Amino acid sequence: MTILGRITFSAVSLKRVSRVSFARYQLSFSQSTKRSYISIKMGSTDDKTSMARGSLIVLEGLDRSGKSSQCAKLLSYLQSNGFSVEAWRFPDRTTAIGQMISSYLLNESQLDDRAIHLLFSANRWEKRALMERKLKSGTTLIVDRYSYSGVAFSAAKGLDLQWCKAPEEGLIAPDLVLYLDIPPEKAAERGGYGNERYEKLEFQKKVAEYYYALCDSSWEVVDGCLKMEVVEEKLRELTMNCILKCQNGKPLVNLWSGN
Ligand SMILES: Nc1ncnc2c1ncn2[C@@H]1O[C@H](COP(=O)(O)OP(=O)(O)OP(=O)(O)O)[C@@H](O)[C@H]1O
Ligand SMILES: Cc1cn([C@H]2C[C@H](O)[C@@H](COP(=O)(O)O)O2)c(=O)[nH]c1=O
Repeated sequence: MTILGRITFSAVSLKRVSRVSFARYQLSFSQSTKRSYISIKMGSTDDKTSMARGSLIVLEGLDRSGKSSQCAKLLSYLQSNGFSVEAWRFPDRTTAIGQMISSYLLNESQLDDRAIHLLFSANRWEKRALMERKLKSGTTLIVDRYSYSGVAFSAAKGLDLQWCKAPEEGLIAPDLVLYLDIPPEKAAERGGYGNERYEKLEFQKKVAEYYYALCDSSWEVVDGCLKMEVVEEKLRELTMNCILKCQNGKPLVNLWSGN
């Protein structure tokens, strides 16, 4: 048996949980001083009826919108509630491709706009197989930036939007994109702004326009100017709903195959 995680429930969420198929899951109930939990266990990978999986949850937003802070908070919340969860980020600067990207972002090297776009995409492709294995084995991934950053930042340089999307096709589509919405001027006031290549106000304004053009049904737009704790609470709720749907067998699909 694989323990997928525990769900904090209220009277409302319990209704949803009660629809979980008992053929596929074992549910067990426990109570702590403040909260009640349902532990959901999934059959082994040999069990062909088992479709429960982890969720792919992506945080997106302008530079300094609060993504990394919120990823860390979400990770520790899910871990402390017993979920199998990992935090990822793109670019993943630990790989050989990631190091080329990092040197470009730090203005230590120069690259053609299309070449760096394809490197960012390749950096996601080199993690795709691992991502699929993790999700199918029940691990939820909280990912700091993904293909939406790839397209929004390159399109803001003037590259064609469809051209930018093409190399992303076939990557796994996120189950939920949490977009932290913040006016570029406000982001520029936050600490650490200006250290890397793209942290320039006029450029970030264009990036914001392309982000809005990419918004689809997987997106939830959250006001990134709210207090950190308020943002945190909103993200928790959206994340828990998403995790439940994936545990209920929501299929994995690929990004942008249809448009
Ligand atoms: N809701 C908030 N209100 C005020 N300050 C915030 C809020 N969220 C984050 N910050 C602060 O803004 C700064 C940037 O936050 P963070 O590093 O999480 O953003 P980011 O989106 O990951 O940035 P980048 O994309 O540039 O890596 C940090 O100093 C952080 O403490
Ligand atoms: C994934 C990705 C990112 N970018 C840009 C966005 C940011 O300006 C940097 C990454 O900075 P972080 O502090 O490590 O988040 O790179 C991009 O242009 N294309 C991409 O695919």
